[in-house]
Amino acid sequence: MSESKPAGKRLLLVAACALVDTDRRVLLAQRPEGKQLAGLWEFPGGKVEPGETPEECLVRELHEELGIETEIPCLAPLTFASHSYDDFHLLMPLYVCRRFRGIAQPREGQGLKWVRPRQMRDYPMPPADAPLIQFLIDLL
Ligand SMILES: Nc1nc2c([nH]c(=O)n2[C@H]2C[C@H](O)[C@@H](COP(=O)(O)OP(=O)(O)OP(=O)(O)O)O2)c(=O)[nH]1
Repeated sequence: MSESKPAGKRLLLVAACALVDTDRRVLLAQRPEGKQLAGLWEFPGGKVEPGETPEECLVRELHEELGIETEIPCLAPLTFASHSYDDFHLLMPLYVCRRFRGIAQPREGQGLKWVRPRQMRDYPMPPADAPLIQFLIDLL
């Protein structure tokens, strides 16, 4: 048998976090205008940079995007998204974080909203995120 190379899409690793407050609400951030999927509500997070673990990525992104401070042991894996977009395949682990310091600020001009999991379906989210909502409803 000859070796064949899959002609598929590139795999993009993005780490995402459900920040949970004392009222069991989850923070959603609205993707800014001009970006892909603009206007949709998403979990804070971003692309895992070379040499970085998903957990390190989230500690960095929560600080940069929101001014929230947390530590790796405060990030608990919940589930993941695996979704094909037109030009890449997204693999996105979703962590839950209940222990953090600071008040979330829209440091990148994004909209922010604390939302109860049962209300999350009222906020249009990227297609990759839809299957994740039920995990948060079950958890919280
Ligand atoms: N952070 C986050 N990204 C998500 C979610 N759902 C989803 O499909 N994505 C996608 C959107 C983007 O294609 C990718 C995240 O990339 P990103 O936020 O780091 O980068 P970006 O597209 O804003 O572009 P840039 O910062 O590199 O300019 O993952 C989600 O819930 N949270």
